[in-house]
Amino acid sequence: ESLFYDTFSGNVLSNDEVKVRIKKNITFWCVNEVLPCDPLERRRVDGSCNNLKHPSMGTIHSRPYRLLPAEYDKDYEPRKSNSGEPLPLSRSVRTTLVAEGQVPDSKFTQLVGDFWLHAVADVLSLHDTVNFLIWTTYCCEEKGKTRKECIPNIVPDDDPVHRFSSIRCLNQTRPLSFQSVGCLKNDTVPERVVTATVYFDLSHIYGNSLKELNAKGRLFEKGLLKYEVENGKIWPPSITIKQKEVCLMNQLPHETRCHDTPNLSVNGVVGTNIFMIWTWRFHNRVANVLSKLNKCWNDDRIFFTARDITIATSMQIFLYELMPTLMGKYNLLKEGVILSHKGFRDIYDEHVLPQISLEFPTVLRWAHMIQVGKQKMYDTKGNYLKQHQAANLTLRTGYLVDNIDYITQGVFRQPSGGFDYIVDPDIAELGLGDLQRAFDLLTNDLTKGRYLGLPPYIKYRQLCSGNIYSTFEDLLDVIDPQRIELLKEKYKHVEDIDLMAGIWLERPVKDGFVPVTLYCVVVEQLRRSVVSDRHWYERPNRPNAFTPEQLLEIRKTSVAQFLCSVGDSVTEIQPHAFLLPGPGNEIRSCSEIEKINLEVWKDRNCDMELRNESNSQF
Ligand code: HEM
Ligand SMILES: [Ca+2]
Repeated sequence: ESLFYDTFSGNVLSNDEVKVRIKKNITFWCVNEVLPCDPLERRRVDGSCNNLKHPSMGTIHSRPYRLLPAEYDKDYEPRKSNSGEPLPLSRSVRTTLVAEGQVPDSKFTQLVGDFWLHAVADVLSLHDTVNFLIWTTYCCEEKGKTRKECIPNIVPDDDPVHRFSSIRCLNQTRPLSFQSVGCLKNDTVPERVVTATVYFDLSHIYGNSLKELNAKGRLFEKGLLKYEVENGKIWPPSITIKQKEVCLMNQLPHETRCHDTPNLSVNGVVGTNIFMIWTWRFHNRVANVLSKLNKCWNDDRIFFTARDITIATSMQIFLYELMPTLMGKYNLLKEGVILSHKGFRDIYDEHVLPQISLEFPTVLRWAHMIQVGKQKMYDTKGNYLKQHQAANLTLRTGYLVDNIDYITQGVFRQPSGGFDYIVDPDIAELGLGDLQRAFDLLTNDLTKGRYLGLPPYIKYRQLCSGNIYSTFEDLLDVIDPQRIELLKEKYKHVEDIDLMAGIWLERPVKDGFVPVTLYCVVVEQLRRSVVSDRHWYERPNRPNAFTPEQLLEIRKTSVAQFLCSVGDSVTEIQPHAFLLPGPGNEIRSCSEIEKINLEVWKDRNCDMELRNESNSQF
């Protein structure tokens, strides 16, 4: 018999309380049904029963926590500036603080942004984007002027780009909250709804519920995910009829492919789309090996073991390869985010609730600054072939059918966008290609923080460094003087500065490459994610834990090895594929890149059974 929980509080609801919610037609957002927990079962697809005391925590439609209390003006509108005036226009802050240009990075490859987004897409909430793209498209029209759900960005007349156009408005919608979807009264502090399981459990690949996974993902044979073959390659299952609603940018009639997987959001940004395809194949490769190794395992056991290995592999690359590359290995060791040895760790604490901070996805939007505008494509010998605007590849899975080989060669050869306070004009003026008339991703990023009620930047500085900031000059510990000048141009008081604005201009953390406050927020989240996940892959005593030998194999993973095994036409690559190829990191044959050996998943019991079977037969 399942129990019903309130999504916001995580508390059990009585039958009467459930009935009220059914009557109001708000069960989708406000009620979670959870089947009874078994402490020994594997990680559930929907994230329930991870925390046995709070079984519904961590599932979709749960609530983020705030690193700092919300600060709103009256009626929960964005806070005002210190002088009582509204904060300066987001678009004008963006164009003043962040220059547009295309300077390639000298260290990192595009894989950095692509994998980063792939890893965090697991816990992001895309409903607000769907909202302004599909549900609420009128915010820059007359009708939008009076609508509460509309928060379009005004473009000032002296805008450096749009003074030459008639565009004075950029579409945006207010973030959905427990209040706006009807779970909480409107006179309470708006809290965002999270629409992904909060664990790093590849929920964007496997789905947020068993129902989705079973309907769209599983083949129910030998632990495999459903697949199709096109152009001699393996693809996730596809839809044709509904594709107009998902793969909005497919150029028909030629481009028709569109993933019909448990979570349709994987048809989005091109970098995550390719990782989705590779992860899908990776699962099936693992499942194929497991089913050959262990003839006595049924579909279910192979499937969930393959999923467990796939999740662990992805996390191993994220925490032990990408994060140290960006944030400094020593820093992360010191902060307790990663381990110095290859064994187990058990820092699980059931008192730490599994949640994502509101600030985590917000600060990660900084990565839009390092997104390249041009997706460059190469042949397998590294000869440049062509390029395409990345902004015009979002929601366009069909383009990949003929081009994924060339794009793949590009992601480990083309430099990332520079880590240099400069944004690519395609990101800052185009963003979503033909899907919007004009769009500035960074302006949206800044505005979003205001409507989420984030307190001033300096409060986050204080949280992270312990210092008090009362003048602009106090910020010299993290921002260069010439950039403080820019802040002064837009903000009258140091307290006015938005979190996103501060992060755009910060110096990188010592021994790393990301802004100090981003570092601080991300480290806090990663630690919490490990501590609050009972099924974390490095735990020796979780249900169906890896053996020490199996964990050692997971530790051998690298993004280079991942591409060698499932990337399109990858036969050679540099070992540190987040870094550009060059002396010490030369492109070499995949046979020279360390591989995972799945032999250690061989189940001796199967041999016994086989022998028994033969005994009984003869
Ligand atoms: C061509 C590349 C990209 C495009 C077109 C794109 C587009 C978008 C859009 C439209 C939004 C929502 C904006 C809004 O709320 O108004 C968004 C949010 C976001 N993006 Fe990107 N993005 C790209 C690359 C990246 C990369 C490389 C990262 C790496 C971490 C990233 C991280 C995020 C995050 C963390 C959010 C916030 C999600 C949330 O609120 O839960 N994006 N992006
Ligand atoms: Ca997840």
